[in-house]
Amino acid sequence: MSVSPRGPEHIGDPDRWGDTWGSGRYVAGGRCKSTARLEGKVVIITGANTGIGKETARDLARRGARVIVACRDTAKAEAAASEIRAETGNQQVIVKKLDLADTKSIREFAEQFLAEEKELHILINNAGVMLCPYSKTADGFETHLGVNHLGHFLLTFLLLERLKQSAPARIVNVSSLAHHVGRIRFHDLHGEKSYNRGLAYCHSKLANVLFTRELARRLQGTKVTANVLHPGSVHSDLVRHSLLMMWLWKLFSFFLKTPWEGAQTSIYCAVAEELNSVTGQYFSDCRPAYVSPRGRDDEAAKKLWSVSCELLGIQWD
Ligand SMILES: NC(=O)c1ccc[n+]([C@@H]2O[C@H](COP(=O)([O-])OP(=O)(O)OC[C@H]3O[C@@H](n4cnc5c(N)ncnc54)[C@H](OP(=O)(O)O)[C@@H]3O)[C@@H](O)[C@H]2O)c1
Repeated sequence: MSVSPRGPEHIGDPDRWGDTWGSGRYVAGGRCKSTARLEGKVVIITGANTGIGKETARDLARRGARVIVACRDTAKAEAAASEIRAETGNQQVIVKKLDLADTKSIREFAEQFLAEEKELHILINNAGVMLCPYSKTADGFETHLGVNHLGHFLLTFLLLERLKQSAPARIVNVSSLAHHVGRIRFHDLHGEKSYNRGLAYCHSKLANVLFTRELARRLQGTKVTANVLHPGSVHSDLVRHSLLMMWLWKLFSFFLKTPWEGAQTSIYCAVAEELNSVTGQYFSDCRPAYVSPRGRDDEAAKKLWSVSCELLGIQWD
């Protein structure tokens, strides 16, 4: 596979490398310059009560979208939503309960959404956990794999028909630069034989990249696009499970992006006009970025797809 040429002029070809690794605050920045309006558009953002998700919700609400804030803690989500409503004047910022660590909750969320909303134009799979001590979700999946990958995989499956009916529509998956270190360990997906919480996060973020690649391939011709991104290194609560990382994040906070800066690439992937027909790409700093060779492994992407379907008990052809 070709490693060059590079650069934003290659937007649209997922097999070309981009020209950035993705950065912290003072390396490259990256702002979404689109002024697109979203009146009449319906958006779901998972994990939008805080961090990057909240800033993404704030921006899309300002553009006039109906924003569904899908969160596990509805009290925290309501506080964020009422702040966004007050600041943007957009009253269509709505809180719904969604716990990605429980497939029952994901199914209930999707069922309620499909009953209440006629359209869905943008799905932003943003929520995530990092550095969790070994634990399992309600369905017995290792937590990083379960929340970061399988939860969003199931959510996307359940909402896909509504996205297709509402097309043009976009799916935006929030991954990480950490996917470069990840591997899909099919022989030990749930980390039962060996577990490292840092690597478990990286594996789940590689799963986000592979999921997007295969999803985009399957969605060719539907006017539903799927892209994936690294938001940069962002000062947020993501490192809350590690005292050491919390301390390091505080110490180096000056070099980290703010959540608003971190949200720019999500916003770009959700609204930028030049991405109308771009799919299957990986972005950072609002530009195409380097994807690891493992993130371009089509065989692994296909295998992960079928294993995910098996684990979730779904048929997604
Ligand atoms: N921060 C960075 O430097 C960085 C770098 C690369 C990639 N990312 C990615 O960016 C995304 C957003 O991260 P962030 O930095 O904004 O972190 P954050 O502030 O910790 O936000 C994570 C969000 O995910 C939610 N969440 C966690 N478990 C959930 C579950 N079981 N069900 C539903 N929601 C759940 C959290 O809800 P609660 O508030 O209830 O916990 C929170 O709203 C993540 O996918 C992360 O991997 C971040």
